[in-house]
Amino acid sequence: MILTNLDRPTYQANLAETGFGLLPSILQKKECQELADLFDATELYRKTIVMQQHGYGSGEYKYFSYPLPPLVDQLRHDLFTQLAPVANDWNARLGLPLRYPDNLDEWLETCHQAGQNRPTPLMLKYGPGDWNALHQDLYGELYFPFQAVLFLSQPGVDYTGGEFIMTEQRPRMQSKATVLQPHQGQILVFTTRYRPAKSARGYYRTAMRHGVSDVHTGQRINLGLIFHDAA
Ligand SMILES: O=C(O)CCC(=O)C(=O)O
Ligand SMILES: [Fe+2]
Repeated sequence: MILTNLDRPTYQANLAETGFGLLPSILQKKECQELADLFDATELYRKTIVMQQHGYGSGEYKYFSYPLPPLVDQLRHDLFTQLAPVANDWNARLGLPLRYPDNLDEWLETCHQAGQNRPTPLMLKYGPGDWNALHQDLYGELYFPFQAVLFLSQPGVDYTGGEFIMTEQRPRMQSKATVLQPHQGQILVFTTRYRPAKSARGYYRTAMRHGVSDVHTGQRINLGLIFHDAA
């Protein structure tokens, strides 16, 4: 397992309070480079999306086919095992009945039986002027409440601009935005859909969206890990 040293209580508290958690750098520069180089290995992908053609922003992303490259598959499994207990805690607080197994294969089997059987891990590439509109990555009825992004390029060196943005839509109030610029090798875990916010009467859900601001110069490549498959 790659992710053995995570301080679970700390990131669990961060996740619940903010809807996201930035993990320490886990990947070396060389591993980031190797993963970024996968972008051009066309045989690895089932689908390419040119974002401007769909109104999603500007840039390109590609969904991997199964079998996933070994490192991508391992990271997806390890992160899922770490996050499943946190997901179950959230669902309990929010009064949602669904519970997740701590083994990704078991959860994917549930997705596949519900007709969500296409892989969702993806590589994204942005050049100057590219950006990603605020969105949620939902691909059917079943979803896992967290997803992750691996930052494969170094801000300030490989690119400028291109900050990661999250918004939290507070019920009956204006939205809050958070801007992050993680460095190369970091993994950002964030909520796919809602975060449990505390009120005097218990927990309620606030919807969160994520996106990327304009890249000014250079090239920004990221790996997105989504744990539910797509219909
Ligand atoms: O490029 C990014 O940092 C955002 C990627 C994204 O939207 C995703 O992985 O779901
Ligand atoms: Fe996304």
